[in-house]
Amino acid sequence: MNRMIQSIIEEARAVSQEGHLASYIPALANQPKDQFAAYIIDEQGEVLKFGDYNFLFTLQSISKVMSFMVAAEYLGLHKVLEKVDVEPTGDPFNSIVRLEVAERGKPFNPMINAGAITVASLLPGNSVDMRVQSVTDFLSQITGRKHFINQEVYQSEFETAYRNRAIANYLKANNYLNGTVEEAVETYLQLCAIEFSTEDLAKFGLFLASDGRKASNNKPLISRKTAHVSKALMMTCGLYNASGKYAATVGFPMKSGVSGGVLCTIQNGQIERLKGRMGIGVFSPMIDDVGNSVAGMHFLQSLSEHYQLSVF
Ligand SMILES: NC(=O)CC[C@H](N)C(=O)O
Repeated sequence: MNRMIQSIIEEARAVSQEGHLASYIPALANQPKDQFAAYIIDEQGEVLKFGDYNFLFTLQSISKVMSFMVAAEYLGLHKVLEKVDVEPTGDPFNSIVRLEVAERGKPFNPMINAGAITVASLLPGNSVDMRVQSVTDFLSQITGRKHFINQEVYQSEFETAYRNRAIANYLKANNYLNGTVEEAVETYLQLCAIEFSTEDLAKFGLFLASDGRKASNNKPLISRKTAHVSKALMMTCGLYNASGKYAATVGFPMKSGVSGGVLCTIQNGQIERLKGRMGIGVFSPMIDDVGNSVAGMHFLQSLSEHYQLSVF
């Protein structure tokens, strides 16, 4: 247990009570409020781990960057970018407003719900199950284990997904969805309910830091270009309408989800005995009004400051 990082965690845990659970998805209101876990891995396979790093939570919006990679590899990046842009919005993740005012209703980026629902409809396969499996299979290649859908969280969100259905209907009306509205919504919501641990997130972060190569055999699973675009999207749009603030205060690509997880990728740095490319996974379920983990972001800010991890 590293003393420096432990004290950063204690400080972060103390502020977590300022947040709240994402109870707009009823099942997420049952998450363990006090939980804090973090896992850091470097390219040599050295790790630092804190708390219950094997605890499983649902990816929620973190899945958006993963499904984007699968769609980009399957269809070609340029084809996906015909359907979704790479511009930050500064709006909440579930905002509808720009779908009507922006030209032709094209979603601004794949990290907001409109973009992610579009991407979900472009995944390989001709059924919801096949599309979801294309993403879970991809994830398994990186984490080395099987990933399942949390059915309770999925059902709970499915029954209350009024806004996401509204967004999907707008997208369909403007010809951005492949297949039916319901298929796109179901696929998107199942992807959000994939279970992951902080250890899995850290491995995924390292995979991105390695430009899409597997740590075990250095084999590329996605193109460098897709990896670069994904990291740029995380940096500019990964933390919803707080992305600019955290680019300034943390300064490396991150993607958060409303269940309280944060995926981080570090191109080059040193954290105690870990060095070079790194991946970090953090989980703490109390979130702020924007949708980011309060303790998780506090932890990452202090870690970045102390170990000078910002790319800027
Ligand atoms: N920001 C998030 O993590 C949101 C994901 C969630 N499934 C939703 O669509 O509302």
